[in-house]
Amino acid sequence: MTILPAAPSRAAKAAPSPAARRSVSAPEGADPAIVAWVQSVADLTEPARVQWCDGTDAEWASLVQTMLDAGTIVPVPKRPGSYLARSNPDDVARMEDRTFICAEDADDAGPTNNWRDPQSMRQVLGGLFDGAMRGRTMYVIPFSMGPVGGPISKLGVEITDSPYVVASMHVMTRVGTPALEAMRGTSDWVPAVHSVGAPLAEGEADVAWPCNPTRYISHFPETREIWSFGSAYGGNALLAKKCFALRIASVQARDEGWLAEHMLLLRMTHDDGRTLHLAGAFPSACGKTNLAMLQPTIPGWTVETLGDDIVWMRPGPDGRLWAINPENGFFGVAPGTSESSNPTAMAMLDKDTIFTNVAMTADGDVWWEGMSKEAPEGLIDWQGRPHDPARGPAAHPNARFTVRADQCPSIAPDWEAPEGVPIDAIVFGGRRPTQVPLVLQARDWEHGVYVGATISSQQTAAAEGPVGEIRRDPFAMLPFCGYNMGDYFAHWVDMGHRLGRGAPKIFSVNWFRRDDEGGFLWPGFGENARVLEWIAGRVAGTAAGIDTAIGVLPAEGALDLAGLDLDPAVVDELFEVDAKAWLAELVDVEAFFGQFGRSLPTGLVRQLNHVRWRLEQVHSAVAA
Ligand SMILES: Nc1nc2c(ncn2[C@@H]2O[C@H](COP(=O)(O)OP(=O)(O)OP(=O)(O)O)[C@@H](O)[C@H]2O)c(=O)[nH]1
Ligand SMILES: O=C([O-])CC(=O)C(=O)O
Ligand SMILES: [Mn+2]
Repeated sequence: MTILPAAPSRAAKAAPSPAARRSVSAPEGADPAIVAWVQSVADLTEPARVQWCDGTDAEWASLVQTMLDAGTIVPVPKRPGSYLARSNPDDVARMEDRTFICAEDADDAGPTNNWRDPQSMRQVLGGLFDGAMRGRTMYVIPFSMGPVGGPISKLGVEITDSPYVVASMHVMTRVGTPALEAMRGTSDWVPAVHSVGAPLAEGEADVAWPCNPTRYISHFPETREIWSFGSAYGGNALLAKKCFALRIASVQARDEGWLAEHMLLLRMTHDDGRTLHLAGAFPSACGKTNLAMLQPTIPGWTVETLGDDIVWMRPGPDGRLWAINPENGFFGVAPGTSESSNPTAMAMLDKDTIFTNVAMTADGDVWWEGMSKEAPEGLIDWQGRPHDPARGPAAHPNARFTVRADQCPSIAPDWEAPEGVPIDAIVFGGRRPTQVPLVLQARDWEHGVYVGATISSQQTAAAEGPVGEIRRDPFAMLPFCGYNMGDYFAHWVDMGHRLGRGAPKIFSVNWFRRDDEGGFLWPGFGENARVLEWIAGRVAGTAAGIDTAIGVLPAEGALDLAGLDLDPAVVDELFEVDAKAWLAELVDVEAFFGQFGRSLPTGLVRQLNHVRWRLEQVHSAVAA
């Protein structure tokens, strides 16, 4: 029976045998512990070749050639340096039911994660990875999350047999020799192994998108390891992203006193000098990228993008929370992106972009639902067939673009500042067609943690599963927290105590409230700047609010709605607090909290009881 090799020696003293060093032919100066670990993975997976990635343009060019030859990508003639990848139709999104947290103690994974015993998982994976890379190239990708050497940054090495993953990692992380050199003599790097699980027999022809119907996306929080098998898609395979930067990093953050979050990061400034640094957590496909690239419709304001998916935050010497975006690019949702919804993203995608599962036009451009009102004639759908609307959309609903951050026209000039930016406001949001108001402010930090812990949202195509169903997605981290979510809530409560007066203010937003015909009540996108302006005003102490049972709402006239031409009834609806509906929701919140048992911080119970008491007052007043 094969089991996985042990986690790499963290002491960097495991000098490999001379034979081993020859066999994986590591670059000069690679840390011996890394070389020994790479050797152990090569011994297990038996690749035909091993290639250490240096992150250069020459390497990029050769990856592109390899993928063109294999049919994994085709050029997009209308956009220089751009390519379209069509995945296997069965490999199109994150798979939450195949994602595992293998902590020694099931309690450490908590009730919201799929727990597996690490020993038995090592056995299962050992069998799957045994010979899994036969006939393929094993790529070794040293990478840094955050600028190499930065005080909030972290290092890792991903091993993969997918050139698509290597190319995507080139865009999404800082790959190459500087990262490898930074790992010399330190044990603080995360080992991550990925295989598409499709070994090639001698002379066997490859397919365009190799993958395996058996899938495991496995995390070992104690040893900080990631092993992913079978899928080549996004968050299942680019292991630096969800697997490391959220699941493993959240565990590191708990142990080291910081926060690893599923958030966008932006700065909004006014000509008169007002500035707001904001981090926002919305579940997958609920508007982070769009908000991060927003073009304000109200005069005087500018938004600069700092990040669109992941934020790492640490208390700084000044007692404030300092944040970086650890990524190097954007892996964004294509459908819905258009000149009217997100002109910044459209400009960013003009060149040097990898598109996955979008449609192609007859004249060699990409297309997706929402890019234009009418689908152009002669479309080829995401599976490479002539588009037939009877078979579904032309682009897959989770079609994505992969593009470097520095290609974004609104990227902040200091987006790579190693120390990050000081956070003024944290925003939580979800997709709620009813009940949840456009914006509210939490009364204090603990109430804010309650607001984050009780986010719920309609499910989207970003993960396999029923689209549209409402589920609780605390902090937009339900699929991404690497440990017991009850302990995670407690970590957030503690962070507030530690930050005290330096703590950011906390808000919730909902752009997705709908009318009876199913249309959105709020215009959204660039108009969301109006909400951010109110948030900036609350942080500065200049904008008026009214305290309600569920939090502080904008006072009459405090939110600038000039020129929007909204029906007053619509405005009322956007801010209505339906006590009966909220009381019903609290039953669900209580049941959700109940599963955490003793790990649920008492502060959240206190908040729940307070909100319920306030709602009961309103309700009995209305009833009387
Ligand atoms: N109605 C409305 N839709 C929006 C708004 N912002 C974003 N969307 C839509 O929501 C979908 C997803 O938006 P994104 O910004 O890509 O979501 P995300 O949170 O970055 O998604 P992930 O990359 O999966 O984490 C797109 O179809 C957008 O058009 C908004 O303000 N109003
Ligand atoms: O990780 C992915 O595949 C895409 C993503 O950003 C998300 O789902 O939040
Ligand atoms: Mn995301």
